[in-house]
Amino acid sequence: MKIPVRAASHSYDVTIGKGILKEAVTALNYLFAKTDKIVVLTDENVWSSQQHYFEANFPYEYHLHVMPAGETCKSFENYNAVQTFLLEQKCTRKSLIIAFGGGAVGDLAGFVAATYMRGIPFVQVPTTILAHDSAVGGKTAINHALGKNMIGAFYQPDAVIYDITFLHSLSEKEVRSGMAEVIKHALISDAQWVEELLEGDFVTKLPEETLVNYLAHGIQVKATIVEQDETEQSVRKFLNLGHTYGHAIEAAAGYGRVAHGEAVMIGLLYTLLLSEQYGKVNHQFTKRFLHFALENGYPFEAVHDFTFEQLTEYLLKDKKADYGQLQFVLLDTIGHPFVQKVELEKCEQIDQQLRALLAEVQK
Ligand SMILES: NC(=O)c1ccc[n+]([C@@H]2O[C@H](COP(=O)([O-])OP(=O)(O)OC[C@H]3O[C@@H](n4cnc5c(N)ncnc54)[C@H](O)[C@@H]3O)[C@@H](O)[C@H]2O)c1
Ligand SMILES: O=C(O)C(=O)C[C@@H](O)[C@H](O)[C@H](O)COP(=O)(O)O
Ligand SMILES: [Zn+2]
Repeated sequence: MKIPVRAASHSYDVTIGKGILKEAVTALNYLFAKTDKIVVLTDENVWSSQQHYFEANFPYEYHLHVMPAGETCKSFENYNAVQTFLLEQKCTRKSLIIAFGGGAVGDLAGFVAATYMRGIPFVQVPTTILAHDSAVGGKTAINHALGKNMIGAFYQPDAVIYDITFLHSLSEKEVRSGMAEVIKHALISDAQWVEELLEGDFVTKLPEETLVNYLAHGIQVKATIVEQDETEQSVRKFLNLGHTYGHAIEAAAGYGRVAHGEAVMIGLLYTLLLSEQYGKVNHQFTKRFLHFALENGYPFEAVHDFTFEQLTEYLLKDKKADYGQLQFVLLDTIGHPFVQKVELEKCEQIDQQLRALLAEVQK
């Protein structure tokens, strides 16, 4: 299946399916034919679990660079190491990067591609559930000790090849993490889809066909939004639902300790509590959502590792903040997001409510 992404700066297709790598790469021969070198950027875990399948199905010669696994690869040090590798391999403006991995590899590789010689082509070959989100839409970045994704660029890939075969070696934790972004895509777009998710199988036990449908649905939701607003001036902010509080948890924990999607799930609960006050979301729904999340093993205990004061430092660095005023994406009703300015006092009140609700359901 192909899902077109017609972003203002660049159009491309997401090809999604099982066992499609070879065919999809071959179909991109117009792109590969004009490159002088292909560099595959991946991480240790991806390469150790998927090297065999990749080698058997990637029909071109390439230079391989294996990076430290996970969020560590989104560091300044690793960014520098990868740029050094490209220079040592004598890559030129005609060279092409393949981002082979999860969102961490994709964000890093995209930022490298955006900045090497002021921009070279790159293709996303995502290997996680979460990457149905990260591989699409052109947000690329590395982290800074003071905040998540602080250094980056909007830079679209030339293609996304999403071969579901890669998902089979994911741990339950990573499946759970990735499903948080699927749930986010449902919450901002489609109340009926949310019902289906809440009433359905455990997120780690979804039948493959259902999972692929959900991933394609999520990509379609994201593509539609990115087509209207590539650089997050307006509706793209909706894709950030749950991320203001989620990123604060993720950054405060130290990158990689709480998985991105796990932190987003905590942020989604926080968002629902705020949406009760500014929108029409009812508390019964919020409680139902929390029960669903706890049954599915999302680690809400991470909240207790931090005080609100510790999180504040990161909340205030959220990229949506406007002249120091925090802006949250909230839901009016399920499926209907809007952006709302929220005072810090209110944020603290909701933080206390979240802790009280966790204490209530966990006692
Ligand atoms: N650019 C965007 O729009 C966007 C959207 C969402 C998230 N993100 C970013 O994406 C990152 C999270 O992405 P992620 O959850 O994919 O994390 P990740 O890339 O860190 O992957 C998670 C873990 O799974 C391993 N892994 C990846 N694929 C595997 C496979 N097929 N089999 C076995 N292990 C595998 C990785 O090595 C890592 O240890 C965060 O940095 C987040 O900020 C970006
Ligand atoms: O594509 C977007 O826009 C998103 O916000 C998607 C998010 O899931 C993703 O985590 C993104 O990297 C967050 O961006 P940031 O600007 O808040 O760092
Ligand atoms: Zn995210």
